[in-house]
Amino acid sequence: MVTEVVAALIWRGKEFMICQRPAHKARGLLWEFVGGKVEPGETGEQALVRECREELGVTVSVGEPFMEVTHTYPDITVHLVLFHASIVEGEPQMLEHNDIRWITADEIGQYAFCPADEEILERLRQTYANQKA
Ligand SMILES: Nc1nc2c([nH]c(=O)n2[C@H]2C[C@H](O)[C@@H](COP(=O)(O)OP(=O)(O)OP(=O)(O)O)O2)c(=O)[nH]1
Repeated sequence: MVTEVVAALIWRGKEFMICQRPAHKARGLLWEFVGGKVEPGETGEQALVRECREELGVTVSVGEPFMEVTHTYPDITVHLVLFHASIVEGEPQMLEHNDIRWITADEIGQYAFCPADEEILERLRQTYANQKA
C-alpha cells in the first residue's frame, strides 16, 4: 500500500521554506517540505491547504507540481508530490515543527532531509543553485 503525501515548495525571493519534523514523529528532526498525508476524500491540493493551516497557520495557494517521487521506508511507502505554493494569508508559525528555515538551493547540503526528498533536492540544486537574483 502506498501512502499519498503532499508537500509545498514555498519561495520568498531566492529562498524556499524547509521545516524540521518534531522529534516524536517518524523521521523525527529530519527536514522536510511542509505537508502531510492526504486524507480520504481530499484532493492533493485540498490536503496541502489543510496541512499548511494546521502546521503553519497560513493559507496557501497551490500551483503546479514541481516533482513527485515514490520512496519505501521500513514502516511506510510514500508517494510524495511537491507542489509550488505561495502564502496568500498569514505569517508562518511553528505550530508543529521543531524549526523553520528559509534557505537557498546552495544551502541544501547543510541540512539532513527525509531520504524520500533526496531526488527532489538534487533537482532543486540543478535548477536553482548559483542564482544571482
Ligand atoms: N510533509 C512531508 N512529509 C515527508 C516529506 N518527505 C518524506 O519522506 N515525508 C514523509 C514523512 C512521513 O513519513 C510522511 C508524511 O507524514 P506525516 O506524519 O508528516 O503526516 P501527517 O502530518 O498527516 O501526520 P499523521 O497524521 O500521520 O501524524 O511522509 C516531505 O518533504 N514533507
